[in-house]
Amino acid sequence: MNKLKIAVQKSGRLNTDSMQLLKNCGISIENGKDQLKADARNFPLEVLYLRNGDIPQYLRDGVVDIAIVGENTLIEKGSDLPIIEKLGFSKCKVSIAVPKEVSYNGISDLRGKKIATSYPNTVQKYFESKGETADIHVINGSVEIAPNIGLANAIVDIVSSGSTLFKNNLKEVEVMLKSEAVLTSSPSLSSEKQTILDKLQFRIQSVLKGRESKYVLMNVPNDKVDEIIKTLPGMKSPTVLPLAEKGWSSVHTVIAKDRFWEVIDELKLKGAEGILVCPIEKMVL
Ligand SMILES: Nc1ncnc2c1ncn2[C@@H]1O[C@H](COP(=O)(O)OP(=O)(O)OP(=O)(O)O)[C@@H](O)[C@H]1O
Ligand SMILES: O=P(O)(O)OC[C@H]1O[C@H](OP(=O)(O)OP(=O)(O)O)[C@H](O)[C@@H]1O
Ligand SMILES: [Mg+2]
Repeated sequence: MNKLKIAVQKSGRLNTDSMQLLKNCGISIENGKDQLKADARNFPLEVLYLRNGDIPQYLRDGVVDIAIVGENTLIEKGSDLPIIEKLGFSKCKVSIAVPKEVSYNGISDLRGKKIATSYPNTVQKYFESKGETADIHVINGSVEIAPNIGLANAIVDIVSSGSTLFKNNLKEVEVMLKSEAVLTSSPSLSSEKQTILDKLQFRIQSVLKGRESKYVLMNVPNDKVDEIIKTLPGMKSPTVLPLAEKGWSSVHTVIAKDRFWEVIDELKLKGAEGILVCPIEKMVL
């Protein structure tokens, strides 16, 4: 049977979470250390471990069918490739930074100034969209050191916690884009491979939806059940089961993570007790 070939970063920021996502999708991969290729045991998938920055070209060449890459890499090198699914990990920004002591009032301050970056296309497009041109100096790593060694006046690089900027005496002055890991694919897939991708995507969506929510169980006095149910934002109507102790019920529901604490506080106020919160492995809707 035809297998879908997926590119995953060989090592680096995306590798662990990408492999964990496949695992959570129930796909088990025979992983010999230092292997560049591995087959899935129970799904028609072959994993190729590649450099993140090389993946857009491999997709275009048809060497791989789909991939997990940083969205910023797609913007830089693969703007012709589709984002099939945003995956919610490796979140970061691509930002302009200048030395702390330099005043910055807008992008026009960088006119005639040198900008060091590993993302020349992204920088060029951004400057063009603002009616400016950029004097770009491409470097492939340790970009943040460039202003300190007199190589550039400003940089454009990835910012997450901001600690690399801080250590290099730089400040973020403009966020050019926000990025997270995404699932992308080659521009054309055979219908057989598309069918496998649809199956994989369905599993990924179930895992991601599960991560967004918690399963909550609580004990509620029977006379408070109606009021508690009104508070709950669950998928459908909550489950209500009688407890062995007379006059009490167990109420089960699903709560979105971002509304979680707000709802829990209200439930406690309204008389819920013994609240249990469980992770959801998958949510199939
Ligand atoms: N500090 C960070 N915090 C969160 N996400 C990040 C961070 N740095 C990078 N990323 C994301 O992870 C992706 C991979 O980054 P990483 O530094 O591991 O590899 P790379 O140098 O871009 O690629 P290659 O595999 O080609 O060496 C980036 O494209 C970005 O989307
Ligand atoms: O805002 P922060 O949390 O400090 O993260 C930003 C840093 O992380 C990335 O480098 P990485 O650690 O991946 O090293 P690399 O240069 O080897 O890619 C990126 O290139 C920045 O330098
Ligand atoms: Mg990096």
